[in-house]
This record gives sequence, C-alpha cells and structure tokens, in this order.
Amino acid sequence: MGSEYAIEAEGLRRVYRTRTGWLRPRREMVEAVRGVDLTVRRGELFGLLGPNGAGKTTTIKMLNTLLIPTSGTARINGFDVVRDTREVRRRIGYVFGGDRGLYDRLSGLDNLRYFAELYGVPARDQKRRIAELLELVGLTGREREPVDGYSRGMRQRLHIARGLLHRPEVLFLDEPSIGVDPVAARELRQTVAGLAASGTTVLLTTHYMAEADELCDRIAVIADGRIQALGTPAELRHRADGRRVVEIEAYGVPDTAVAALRDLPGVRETALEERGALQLLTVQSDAHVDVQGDVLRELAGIRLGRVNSREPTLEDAYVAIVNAS
Ligand SMILES: Nc1ncnc2c1ncn2[C@@H]1O[C@H](COP(=O)(O)OP(=O)(O)OP(=O)(O)O)[C@@H](O)[C@H]1O
Repeated sequence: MGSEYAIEAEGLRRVYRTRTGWLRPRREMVEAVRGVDLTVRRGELFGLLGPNGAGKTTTIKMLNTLLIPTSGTARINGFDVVRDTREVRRRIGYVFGGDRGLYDRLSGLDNLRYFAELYGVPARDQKRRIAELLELVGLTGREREPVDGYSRGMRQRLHIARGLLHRPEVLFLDEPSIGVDPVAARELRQTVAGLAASGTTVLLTTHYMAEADELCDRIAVIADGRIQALGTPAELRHRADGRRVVEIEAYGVPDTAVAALRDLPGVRETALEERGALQLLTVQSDAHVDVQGDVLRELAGIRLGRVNSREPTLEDAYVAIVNAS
C-alpha cells in the first residue's frame, strides 16, 4: 500500500482511566491526547516538543501500536495502526532515552546479535547489517567492549543501532539525548541527521530546543494534549518576532516576584528555569519597550548574577506558544 506520507494521524485521542485514593478509591479519567492531526512526509525529520505531561509519549505509543487510541485514526506508510498492526510493526523502530533495554554484561556486538535474532534479521544478513550500523552510530572499534563500560552517549547510539536492525522505514526516537553530555549529544545529533539523510523518517521528541532547531525539518508543539503550533523552526521562531528578551541569573526568586514581573507594562512572557542553586529568569517584552529597569527594580533585594539582553530564539517562541495554551 502506498502513501506519500510516512505518518498520518487524524483526530487522535487517548483517555486513561485511573484509580486514585486508597481508602475510598475513585475512578478518574485523564484525557492525555485530545485530538491530534498530523502528517509527516517520507524521509522527514519531525520533532514533537512539549512540556512534561503534554501527551508526547502517549501520541508516540499510539503511532507505534503500543497503545490503542480511544478515538481517531493513524497510519504508518498507509497502514492503519489498529487494523494492520503487524504491517506497521515491521516498518517501525522505537528508541527511548535512558538506560533501559540493553544487556550490560554483554558487549555491544553481542547485544546487536541478540536483538538481530529476536527481530528475525536473516542469519546471512546479520553480520553485514551489524557492521553497517556500528559504522552509522560511530561504535566501530568499540563493539567488543561490555556495555556497562559505555558512556551514556555510546549506550544511546547502541540503542539507535538496535532500533534500526530490521531496517525500519520510520523511527520513533523518544528523548534520545536525555542525560547525555554536550559533546556526545552533538555526535548523537549527527547520527540522527545521517539517518534522515539516508531516507528514514524520524519522529523525534526532545526537551532540548537547540536540538530540535538544528535537526528538525518541522516541529509540532504539543501542550495539554493538543498541537498548539506546527511549522518549520524558522516559522515557529517568527512567533517571537517583535520581541526582546532580558535574561537574568538569580538566586531564590519567589513565585510572587515572577507573577509581579508578568504584570509590568510591555512584558509578554516570563519563564524561570532552575539550574542547581542558580535560577535563570527570562523576560520577553515588546521590542520597542525597554523593560530592563522596571524588571530590576521589581527584583530589588534578590541576589542577582549576570543580566543580558538579547534577540529571541526558538526556545522563546516555544515558551510563548506553551504559555498561550
Ligand atoms: N498509564 C497512564 N495512566 C494514567 N495517566 C497517564 C498514563 N500515562 C500518562 N498519563 C497522563 O497523561 C498525560 C500525558 O502524559 P504523556 O506521558 O503522554 O506526556 P509527555 O508529553 O510524554 O510527558 P513527559 O515529557 O513528561 O514524558 C499526563 O497527564 C500523564 O500523567
């Protein structure tokens, strides 16, 4: 069955039914995904971004047949994820971030041999396929070492190789760079870009905006179970046109102060990010209003570090989209 799209979703919804409380258990419904429409072209590198609990993992799990949608439909290369589960599974790979799913005491090579067997890669193809993949993910020469000596970045690249053993046409990559150091993350990005260049469709979820900006052809921002914005990184960045950003390093900013900043004239968004003891306060304003003086007055008495005024980035556009949802 042919389709020009690798992934198509229409009105995709998922409701979880949970029990809460112990003494008097109550049934609760959580509508995790509330009607997602999406098309991803073949060979496209598509990013799914959103805050915690937005519904990204639930969406991916419906697309890769691990969860049945409550309503709506989805197709992978034309095959329906509910009716044609087997056809879909043959065509997809799933790689999730973190450390699970590898055998630590085995070498990288033996892990791949094991999974090749499990995924039914014909014996005569295994050797060549594994060598190709080790090359693709940059592990050639390290494949005989036990995985428990691998760095996180190496493990993650081995995960990707594992997910590609059966030559999937569509690869789901859920938070691949979580916990990976910046240098290894850069190598990982190169691997992912190489995959897409070789024709594999990639659906990537990430919390790292710079990663999405660099890699993705298009991005969907999902929040509260719905797609809030969809476009190329450049198109999304335009959402922050006409704005200016003041960035302030601070220690111990109370929520009340952040709320007060939001009410200042000209201020459009505020965001507070914890970086250990340090906090990074970001204030977006209309570009023609200089809010820095007012902001600093509002923060009087709070210990501050560097203050910096700059042009908005994709991350700022993302904050604006998520705050508006
Ligand atoms: N098995 C489950 N049972 C009940 N509720 C769930 C279940 N899985 C997820 N949820 C809820 O559904 C919503 C969406 O969760 P989901 O994991 O899809 O979000 P996410 O965007 O992947 O978040 P994160 O970035 O934190 O992984 C959240 O409110 C979450 O608490």
